[in-house]
Amino acid sequence: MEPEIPRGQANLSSRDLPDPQKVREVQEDYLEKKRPLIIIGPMAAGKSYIGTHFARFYGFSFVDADHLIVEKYGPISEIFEERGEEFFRKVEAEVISEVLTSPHFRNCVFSLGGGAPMSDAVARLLRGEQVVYIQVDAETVRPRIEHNKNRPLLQPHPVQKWSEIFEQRAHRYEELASYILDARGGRPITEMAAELYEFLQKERSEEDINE
Ligand SMILES: Nc1ncnc2c1ncn2[C@@H]1O[C@H](COP(=O)(O)OP(=O)(O)O)[C@@H](O)[C@H]1O
Ligand SMILES: O=C(O)C1=C[C@@H](OP(=O)(O)O)[C@@H](O)[C@H](O)C1
Ligand SMILES: [Mg+2]
Repeated sequence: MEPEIPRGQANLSSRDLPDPQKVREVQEDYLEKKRPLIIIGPMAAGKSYIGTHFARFYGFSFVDADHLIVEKYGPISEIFEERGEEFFRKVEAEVISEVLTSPHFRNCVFSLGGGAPMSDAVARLLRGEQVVYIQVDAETVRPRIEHNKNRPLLQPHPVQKWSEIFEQRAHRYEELASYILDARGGRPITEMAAELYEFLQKERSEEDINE
């Protein structure tokens, strides 16, 4: 079983990634330009859900790190089962690095898996980027995870495991966040998307002023 990546909405794929050599050649140029909006937060916070809808509402491309991993390596639960978490973290860091160093993806919305920012290599890539932390609590995610077997790290007691893992990760999410989006209680997507867009407009107009 797969995590709930809204696949139909992910309109960029790993097949779209350009040749790494070409990436290096244009890297200096594009680093000056607009960057992806990166979405982080705990499992089932709604990173993929909010990212997909936000991108669709406001005309951005959407990329999901888990989706890219599944495309390249197959179902996440099978990767964990057959090759272990360490391998998963390695490929996760690779796909994130590919997206963040590709000019092709520079103005997209990019949702990460909940554990990605815990890798120091990934955290380094995220520092200085526009990072939105989707903040939720156990009560918000409870109905989304309690009968769901798609996230290997939450088994066999999803709510208890979620809370333990969240406690270990909350500090890193806060540290990396340029904006914290309160998604507690499963707020309506239109309201959250509008709030996020306002943040982005402000950030980007400040960037333009400073250019
Ligand atoms: N604000 C929300 N309102 C309604 N459903 C939501 C909301 N946020 C998330 N969901 C649902 O919760 C589940 C988990 O969301 P998902 O985006 O996959 O989380 P994440 O990517 O953070 O793990 C999905 O079924 C999604 O549709
Ligand atoms: O938090 C984690 O360690 C994980 C989160 C998952 O993504 P979501 O946060 O989108 O569920 C997925 O990457 C994998 O199951 C591991
Ligand atoms: Mg997700």
